[in-house]
Amino acid sequence: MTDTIFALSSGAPPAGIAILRISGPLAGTTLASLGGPLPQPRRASLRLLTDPDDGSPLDRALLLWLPGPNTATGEDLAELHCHGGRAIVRAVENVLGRIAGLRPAQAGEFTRRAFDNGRLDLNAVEGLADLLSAETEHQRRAALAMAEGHFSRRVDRWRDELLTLSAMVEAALDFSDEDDVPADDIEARIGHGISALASDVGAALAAPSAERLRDGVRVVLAGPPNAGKSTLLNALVGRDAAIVSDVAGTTRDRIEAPAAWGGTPFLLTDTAGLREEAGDAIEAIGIDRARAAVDAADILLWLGDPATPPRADAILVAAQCDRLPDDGRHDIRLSAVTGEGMDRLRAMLLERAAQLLPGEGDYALHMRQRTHGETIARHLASALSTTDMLIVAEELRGARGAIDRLTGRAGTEDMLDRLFGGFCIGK
Ligand SMILES: Nc1nc2c(c(=O)[nH]1)N(C=O)[C@@H](CNc1ccc(C(=O)N[C@@H](CCC(=O)O)C(=O)O)cc1)CN2
Ligand SMILES: Nc1nc2c(ncn2[C@@H]2O[C@H](COP(=O)(O)OP(=O)(O)OP(=O)(O)O)[C@@H](O)[C@H]2O)c(=O)[nH]1
Repeated sequence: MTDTIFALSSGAPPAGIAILRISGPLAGTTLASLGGPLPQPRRASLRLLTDPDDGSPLDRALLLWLPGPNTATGEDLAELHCHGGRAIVRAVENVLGRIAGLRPAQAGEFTRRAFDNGRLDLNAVEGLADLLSAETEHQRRAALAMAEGHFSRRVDRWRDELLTLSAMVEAALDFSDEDDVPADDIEARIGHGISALASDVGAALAAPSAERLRDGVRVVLAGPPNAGKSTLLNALVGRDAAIVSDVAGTTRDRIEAPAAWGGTPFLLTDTAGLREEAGDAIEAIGIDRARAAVDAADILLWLGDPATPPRADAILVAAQCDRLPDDGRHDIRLSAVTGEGMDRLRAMLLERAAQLLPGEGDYALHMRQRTHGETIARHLASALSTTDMLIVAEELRGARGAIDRLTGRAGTEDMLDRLFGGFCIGK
């Protein structure tokens, strides 16, 4: 029989309330042995919890009885909403640990059970992990879309469609044995089906990158020494992340500072001032790194000569406008010292970032998902490039294999262990 597991699922005590969850076949009998007759399913009930060994009171708590399989884990589930004191949590955990067949849950084990019971696929589990670590509104919304199964349902449709197409290919292969039955018609329908599927896979793969959403949109500040890059970075993040001085060549390495405004995560990078003649070997390395950062930027703020930005898509910034003249060849003029133009710059950055990040209700894709998605797309493209139905059948099987790895239907055990082990205990 499956173990029944329990854990504190709310935050570390002391807290206002502590929620202990119990999942597995013994959840109901356990709940009854501490809190008396089972409450009606899904109805909160206030009870005195007692130690089943000696009847001594533990706490007055709100109980929930959630019989499976329609629960978060897919198993019978019970919840004890206790007062969140340390001694209470410890006493209740001790009582639960003494009950035969019960044991403390491992990290992520409730979610693992939800996955094993088909309540969540791997994509939804990843969404849940991102939801728990979300720090900005943007991250929260995209993670919720993934956790709610918006992507999972789309992938399930792909799998259904593939199964239908595979059956049609089998039929076409059977027809071709009988010379008098033309297989052209069914082959044309298979071709249409595969190309419709391929275009939906392609559209899904256009989703923004989850890594960018997690790490922030990379904004790089570049330009010659003393242009005011460090001052601007500090003003954007609201703290002294980079050293400011009037010595040219002060910033020698990249300085990265995370920031968020408008609910959007950014990773700002200050770079060494670009000049042909570096003062010394260290500055020269800094300049090489600055060039690499410029290439890797999602958004480049160029504080140098507007005639020669290192990238055509750079935002041309006229910095220090309180003391330097502006010839009107820039996209924006600002002063990090007086604050002039700073709101406009933030708005410009938000506007550019919006094109790189998922919109309202959209999900983002991790590298893992993208890789499997590209494999699916490759198999479909190969299937479309041939009229040999035996090869088409083989490619459709390949696409199905990639879908099963994408959803976690097929996968390596250690990958799952890593994923679930990354959750908290109690999740
Ligand atoms: N107290 C408490 N709050 C919590 C959770 C929990 O387990 N306990 N959750 C833990 O993750 C999250 C909610 N997640 C859930 C995920 C699935 C189901 C579920 O499968 N429900 C059934 C029945 C729904 C109903 O009563 O109408 C279903 O959808 O079939 C429930 C909660 C966040 N808040
Ligand atoms: N008045 C005024 N002074 C500024 C402004 N921005 C920067 N400065 C000054 O200009 C000098 C150089 O500024 P930094 O921010 O260190 O310039 P940087 O581009 O990071 O320079 P390097 O690290 O050498 O590449 C400092 O003395 C700043 O105080 C501004 O908007 N207005």
